[in-house]
Amino acid sequence: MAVFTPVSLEDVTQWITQFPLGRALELKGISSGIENSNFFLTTERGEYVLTIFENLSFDQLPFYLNLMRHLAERGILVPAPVANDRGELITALHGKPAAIVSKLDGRSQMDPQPVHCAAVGAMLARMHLAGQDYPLQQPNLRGLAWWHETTPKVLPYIPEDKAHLLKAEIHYQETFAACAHYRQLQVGPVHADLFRNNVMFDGARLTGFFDFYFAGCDTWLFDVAVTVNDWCIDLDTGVLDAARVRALLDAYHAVRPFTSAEQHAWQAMLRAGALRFWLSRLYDYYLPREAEMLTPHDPTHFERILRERIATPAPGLY
Ligand SMILES: Nc1ncnc2c1ncn2[C@@H]1O[C@H](COP(=O)(O)OP(=O)(O)O)[C@@H](O)[C@H]1O
Ligand SMILES: N[C@@H](CCOP(=O)(O)O)C(=O)O
Repeated sequence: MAVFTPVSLEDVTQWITQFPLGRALELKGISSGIENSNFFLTTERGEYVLTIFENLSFDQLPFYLNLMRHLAERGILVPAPVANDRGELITALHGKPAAIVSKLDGRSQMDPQPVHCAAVGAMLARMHLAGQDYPLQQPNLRGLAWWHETTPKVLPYIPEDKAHLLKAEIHYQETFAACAHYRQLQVGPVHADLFRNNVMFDGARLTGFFDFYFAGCDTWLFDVAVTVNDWCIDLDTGVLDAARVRALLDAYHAVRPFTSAEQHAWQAMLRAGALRFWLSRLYDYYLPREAEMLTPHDPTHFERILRERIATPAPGLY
């Protein structure tokens, strides 16, 4: 899987003349995507990734593509979008929105060690700082409002003990979002899905963050929690690995020091990060989109992480 919209080299030959990339030489479908149709595109100027967006519309895309451009211009390692001769980053191809971005070197590191976690922490902090003057606004579309809207949709499908946990956690998170510490947290553009499969490494060298299509404006700490909940855990149990947690948090803190409000909010935020993905996985599992072709991710993985974050005191942020 999954190229949903087939595209041939002939299809892009004329289309690409609007970009300053020279002639298209090679186009290869990428099988691992689950959301969009992605292709490695080689042109006379170099290697790129062509994405045809299957679900996001022309109206929704500018926030994400401009954010990537903003970050790339400030030295953050993310794919840089290529504008066409009218200055547009999003252009129709086969009637769907499409974009070309620079190709990152390397591959995903699915068995991260402290050295990888440190690189992720430092780049995440740099990314948060670089996003401070990003002018476009969009809330995290998978934030508290979405949790509220989605919980009643999944409740009828899940057994009583899970329903109880879900309702209790939503209530806890509402109270948390209204507290004084939460209101002091720094907010800005966040990636919001910085899992192992959305970062490239060449050996121990981080070569980039990608897949910004869940990005939005939210607390920086939420981004840290989502990242720690994936990079720094034992995948079988969800238990945090002390060495990887320390490496990621210390590297982040060295670039953008955590505040005392963030320290107070940390455990609740780790819970929020787990709840967000438990809920989206429950939703995708019980209410798959029409024509969904993929096996949904396992919701119990994040239920386990949530229970673990509730039960075990969080390691200090600094
Ligand atoms: N800018 C990029 N540079 C290098 N590889 C990329 C880039 N963007 C995507 N890829 C490759 O394409 C795959 C699918 O991309 P992804 O954004 O995860 O797709 P989807 O959103 O459809 O799930 C990634 O796992 C990665 O191998
Ligand atoms: N990371 C999320 C799902 C989003 O998928 P992605 O491949 O686009 O990152 C999860 O694991 O539930």
